[in-house]
Amino acid sequence: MNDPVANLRIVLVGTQHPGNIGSAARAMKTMGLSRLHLVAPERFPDPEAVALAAGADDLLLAASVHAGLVDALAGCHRVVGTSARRRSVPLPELSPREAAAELVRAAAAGPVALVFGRERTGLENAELQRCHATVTIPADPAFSSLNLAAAVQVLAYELRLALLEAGAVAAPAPGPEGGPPEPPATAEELERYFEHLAQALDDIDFHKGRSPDMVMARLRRLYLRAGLDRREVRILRGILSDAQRLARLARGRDA
Ligand SMILES: C[S@@+](CC[C@H](N)C(=O)[O-])C[C@H]1O[C@@H](n2cnc3c(N)ncnc32)[C@H](O)[C@@H]1O
Repeated sequence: MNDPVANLRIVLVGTQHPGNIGSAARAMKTMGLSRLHLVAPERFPDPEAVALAAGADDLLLAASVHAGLVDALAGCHRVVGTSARRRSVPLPELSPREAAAELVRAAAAGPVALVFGRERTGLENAELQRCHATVTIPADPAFSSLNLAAAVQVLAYELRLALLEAGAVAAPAPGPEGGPPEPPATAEELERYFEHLAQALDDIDFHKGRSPDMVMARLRRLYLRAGLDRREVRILRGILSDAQRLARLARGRDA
């Protein structure tokens, strides 16, 4: 199966707190990952896992539970182990970004795994020796051990970025402000805007007998600095038209 997302396994080894399994499932789901593998969890299934999954319980239901790491890695042709500290096992050490890029690349060809260790003791050396490389999140060296689910979140995010970069998942749809950029306003459009602005300031009696030239020069400089696009000019002209209409109404009432 060559769906890179389906080929990405998150493997949690010997997890002690079921809440961490739930939080890890939630972390995975927010990043579009779904394949959770559990190796000898101390308590699973467990209501605490469901509670902390907060809606990602479908991942818990679908999770594969294995007696040993070898079973969880069956079929995987690339395995990266995570560690909060440098280990004596001589393996290539990757940054989170490198590890994610490598796993996503390899996932195009078949199953791959990112392996997380126990809360108290991490992965054993024998388990790390089943990995092609290790990855350490470059946290503060004085306090480098993240909570297990937090580490899953950070690395799942890196996997998400790598999947987006590879075009393996769709980029988020543009929001209401998205879409193609509006072209910049032309010099003619800006001139018509400045004429409209001068007229509107007159209509609302902004100048009160003073010379409008200085104010207009400053306002020109302000608007030119903003680099307005066409839509912004249309909005500003709409505001001016409304101000002029209200000024006319007010004059009508006063007359
Ligand atoms: C609380 S940590 C285990 C700490 C353990 N004392 C150790 O030194 O490995 C639990 C798991 O979270 C992951 N983890 C925590 N901090 C990490 C970091 N800075 N980089 C990579 N993984 C980390 C690893 O999978 C680790 O086995």
